[in-house]
Amino acid sequence: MTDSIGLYGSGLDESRQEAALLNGEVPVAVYGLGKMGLPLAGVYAELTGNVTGADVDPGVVASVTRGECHVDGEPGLAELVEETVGKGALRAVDDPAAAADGARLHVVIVPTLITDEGQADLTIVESVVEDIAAGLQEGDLVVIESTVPPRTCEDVVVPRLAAESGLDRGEFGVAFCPERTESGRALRDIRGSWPKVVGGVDSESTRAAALVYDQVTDNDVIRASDATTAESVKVFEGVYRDVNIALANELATYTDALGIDVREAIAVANTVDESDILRPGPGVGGHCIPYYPYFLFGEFDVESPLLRTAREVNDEMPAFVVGKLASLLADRGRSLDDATVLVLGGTYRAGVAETRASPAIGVTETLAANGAAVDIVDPMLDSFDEFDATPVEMTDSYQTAYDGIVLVTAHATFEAFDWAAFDDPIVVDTRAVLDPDAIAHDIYPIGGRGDVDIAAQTRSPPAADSPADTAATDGGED
Ligand SMILES: NC(=O)c1ccc[n+]([C@@H]2O[C@H](COP(=O)([O-])OP(=O)(O)OC[C@H]3O[C@@H](n4cnc5c(N)ncnc54)[C@H](O)[C@@H]3O)[C@@H](O)[C@H]2O)c1
Ligand SMILES: CC(=O)N[C@@H]1[C@@H](OP(=O)(O)OP(=O)(O)OC[C@H]2O[C@@H](n3ccc(=O)[nH]c3=O)[C@H](O)[C@@H]2O)O[C@H](CO)[C@@H](O)[C@@H]1O
Repeated sequence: MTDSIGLYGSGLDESRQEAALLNGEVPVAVYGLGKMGLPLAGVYAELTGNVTGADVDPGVVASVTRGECHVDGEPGLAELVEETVGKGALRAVDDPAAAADGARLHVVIVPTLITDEGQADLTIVESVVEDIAAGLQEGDLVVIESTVPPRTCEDVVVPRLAAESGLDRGEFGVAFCPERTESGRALRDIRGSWPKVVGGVDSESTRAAALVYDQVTDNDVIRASDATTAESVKVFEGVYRDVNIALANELATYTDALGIDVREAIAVANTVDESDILRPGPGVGGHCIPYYPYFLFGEFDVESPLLRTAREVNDEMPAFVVGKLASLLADRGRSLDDATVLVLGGTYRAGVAETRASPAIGVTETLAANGAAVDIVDPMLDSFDEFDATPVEMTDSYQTAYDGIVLVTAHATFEAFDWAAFDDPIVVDTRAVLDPDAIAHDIYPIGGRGDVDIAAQTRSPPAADSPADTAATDGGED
């Protein structure tokens, strides 16, 4: 094995550095082989032929070592993992420190969550940084792809690497290069759906990271002024989305008072470039969007009333949904405390088997707290421990007399749902996906149905990047 090459502070010319990256002379370690890490490790392995993936979950490591893909719903990923493991370009280990030993490019893509007190939880990132420090060599580059609060690279990563490795700042590089990737389209996004942002703790870190990502992405590479700016870019994308969804949700609560279809009004408002209002729903879940606001107002001494209020609006939506069902039941002389309710969908959005911060958790808890007997069905889930509800299968001969059915997550599999099997439930459709002409029950769509065909009423379809198109394609399926 020829001596490995470090990119940071390399005296080699850039074309030689690129060649070294592409021929495996820059061994790569990817820390975290989850929904984002496995696709990323696969792309790096395809590019460089020399990647060690590290994950603390032995099941994940065993699966990858067998050339198998434990991440569902990612087109092309199973084939990429099988191919790169099969040819020795990707291997997996369950000891991050072992992966760090010998690697010259370290890519961190482990979870960053929040504590119960509403602060960023960087314990996993810090643990990985310490593992990397044990194997850090002069000339190494450390890339953080995990979403972190601004200033993490400056105030946490660099000092810990220096302290634990014995190297001085300036002997190794650190850059933040955010994962702008959505579950369900990870390989496409990693390879270049959007420009890649890189920002280093010094100009040499930025240069080295830009050289790497110029090879990874087919899109542009935007060099931010520094790591903190790049960290802020990612968090700003997320908080923008949370505030925008909160606006859509608050507008949806005007539906009955105004007597209009709010989703229609939003779609038509979005025919001007200045408007790009997203879609109402039952709340905001996942381990990204609901958490990123805390990476600002939970970390810095700034009031941030807008971000806090947006969080409150979105977190209140499950209660709004249940309140709507309660009032519709009351119109029938019924009350929640003697009602049976079926919840359709437990994951935070359609097609993704993830329940973190899922609105369905709040919906089931609020229903149960009001005395309802709650069942839940989600074909993507095996475990329902986080829900205050009894899991049932779509194939079950359900009791057919549910008083209410709440559609929280619009999985494609629910298109086969046998609505005719049910006597006379009130249906609350939080995603406005149900067709009232095809289902003979009372349906209340949160925010209205959005029945407007803008394309049919415009002389030319909206410009490719207009909000109308963006809204239709933005952010995958809700
Ligand atoms: N999921 C998304 O849609 C998405 C999109 C963009 C960015 N992100 C960000 O990517 C990061 C990872 O998210 P994810 O969805 O891949 O998470 P995930 O939960 O799917 O996977 C995380 C993986 O990290 C492993 N892990 C935990 N501790 C570890 C350690 N000390 N060393 C090595 N591996 C460890 C876990 O075993 C797991 O396999 C997060 O910062 C998230 O904010 C996620
Ligand atoms: C900036 C951005 O685009 N970031 C995306 C986002 O992806 P995500 O997987 O977290 O999913 P979202 O689509 O953001 O949904 C979150 C929740 O909001 C609900 N929702 C959504 C749109 C809407 O109009 N109305 C809604 O109610 C939805 O049901 C769900 O509960 O974060 C990832 C990590 O940073 C990014 O990589 C990815 O690009």
